[in-house]
Amino acid sequence: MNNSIHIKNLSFAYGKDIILNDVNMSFPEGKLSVILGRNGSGKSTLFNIIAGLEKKYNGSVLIGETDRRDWKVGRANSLKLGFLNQFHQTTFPFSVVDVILTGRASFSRFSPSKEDFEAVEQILDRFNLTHLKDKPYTSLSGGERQLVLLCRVLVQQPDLLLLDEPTNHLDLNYQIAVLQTAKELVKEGTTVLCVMHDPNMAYFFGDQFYLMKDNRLVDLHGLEQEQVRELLEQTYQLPLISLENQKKWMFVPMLGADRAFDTIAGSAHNAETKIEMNTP
Ligand SMILES: Nc1ncnc2c1ncn2[C@@H]1O[C@H](COP(=O)(O)OP(=O)(O)OP(=O)(O)O)[C@@H](O)[C@H]1O
Repeated sequence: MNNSIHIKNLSFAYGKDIILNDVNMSFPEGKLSVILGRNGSGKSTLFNIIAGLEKKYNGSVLIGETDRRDWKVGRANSLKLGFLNQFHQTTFPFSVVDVILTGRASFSRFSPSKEDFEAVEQILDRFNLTHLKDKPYTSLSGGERQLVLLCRVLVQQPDLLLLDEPTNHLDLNYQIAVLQTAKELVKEGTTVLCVMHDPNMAYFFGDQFYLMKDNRLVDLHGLEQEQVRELLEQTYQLPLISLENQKKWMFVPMLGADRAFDTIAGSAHNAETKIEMNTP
């Protein structure tokens, strides 16, 4: 089954607040597509719509050729969608193993088998988290919780994976481990959509890049690095310097810029000059 995503004339509002305004975009199958954008720009709303959690939208979302609204969850041959969203609250102290096992519910129909337990052990081992397995989820640190939730999504073996800020709370080692895992899944054929805040991590690991801006999604594919830098500067209201790291694009804030906003307003973008000026 085709697991590309096609968004057509998608609009969504909370009351009078327009969040998404006639968004048209396709996310290719078997790629890691990264969505950047300011806080509150509508990225999670878009994910909630794709995941089927938000239904009051205009326009259509197609997964493969099937409209999201016609998609029946739980059919034996249906596509599996994994969604790591930003907020997960629980007050009940389930053990880590039990939290991850809930990700296998569609396999086990709530009666976990030996394979389900093995899958949980494997994913814990993959992230060196076995020592946490019997701990109550509520006693974990923020980063440990994030990793457990990620394990819970990955253990579903999704065909389509939505990751909303998967590196939240994670140290650098785990940020890389999580994004490398996403890349490995892509190699195995999973379609991954990932909201990220760090453009450098995005360009290091992503295949396709999009920017949520002015209630629309901008496809950054085909733009030159300097065009992307300008768009990011406008979006984040920060002067940036374009660099390369191992042939991947980087965008670094121009620090020492008490004149940060002046620099953008005056559109003076000679990075070399600015670096010299800021060197003691
Ligand atoms: N349930 C809700 N009711 C009303 N407004 C909401 C609701 N959920 C989100 N919003 C608003 O919709 C806008 C988009 O929110 P959304 O969570 O999609 O942004 P985001 O791009 O994911 O932000 P962030 O990067 O901070 O996670 C925000 O202004 C937010 O305040």
